[in-house]
Amino acid sequence: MVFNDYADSNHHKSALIEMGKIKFIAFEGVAGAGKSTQIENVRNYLDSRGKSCFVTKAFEDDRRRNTEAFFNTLQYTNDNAKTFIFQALHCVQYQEVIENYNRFDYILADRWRDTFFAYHKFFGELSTLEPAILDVFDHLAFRDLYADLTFFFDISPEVAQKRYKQREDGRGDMIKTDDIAFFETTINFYRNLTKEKKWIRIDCNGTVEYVTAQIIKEMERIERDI
Ligand SMILES: Nc1ncnc2c1ncn2[C@@H]1O[C@H](COP(=O)(O)OP(=O)(O)OP(=O)(O)O)[C@@H](O)[C@H]1O
Ligand SMILES: Cc1cn([C@H]2C[C@H](O)[C@@H](COP(=O)(O)O)O2)c(=O)[nH]c1=O
Repeated sequence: MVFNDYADSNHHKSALIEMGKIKFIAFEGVAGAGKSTQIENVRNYLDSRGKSCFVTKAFEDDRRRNTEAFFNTLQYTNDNAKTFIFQALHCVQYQEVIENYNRFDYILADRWRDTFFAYHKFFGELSTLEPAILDVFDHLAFRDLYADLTFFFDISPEVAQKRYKQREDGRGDMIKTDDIAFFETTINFYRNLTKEKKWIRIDCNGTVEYVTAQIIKEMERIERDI
């Protein structure tokens, strides 16, 4: 059986993979790695095969704009305030996935529960506290819902930083773009997690088409295998 190779198997054995089907795919990786771009391409690919997709995004589009605006109106903020707000966004993500789970063939998540650890295990006040506190936050938001399959978008810190800087689309981004250490730390966290959880690594340094081809090849291979 192959299900342990793809699900977040340290915690969870995906019931769907046991039944021979992938339904819930998460896309994780540092800011600028290309997750949004690729999710759109995967959605088009599935659409062309007559499969419906529900896309859930932790922190994009209106949610991103409104969250940024909200931060700006607060006048005062600190790391914990930001954490609560991001986990509120993740609670919403959980809720919308639950509600749409049976209505679509696939759920595509632009970030899922490990994003919380990527951002809060090494940065901010939570990183200095008892690690179990992070688990509590994680479970409050995501309960027991794990992806069947997670793609890790691996990229060199310099390329991610360059793409992130280039995007300059007025999103009011919160990362200091001259801070290469942020990109390095986050990418290394994901690289270690990928080995531990046997996620699928995608090399995202190349062109959009090259990255899409890898993802589709892996999806087809895994669906053939299970
Ligand atoms: N393979 C690629 N080659 C060159 N540029 C790319 C590639 N993939 C994405 N980009 C560009 O890099 C920028 C970041 O891509 P995208 O928004 O998809 O990343 P992301 O991982 O979703 O980022 P974030 O987590 O910050 O939302 C965009 O301007 C996008 O057009
Ligand atoms: C989802 C999420 C985001 N953040 C913070 C960390 C960075 O400052 C930005 C980057 O978000 P992006 O989607 O990668 O561009 O948002 C956070 O602190 N916690 C989160 O869960």
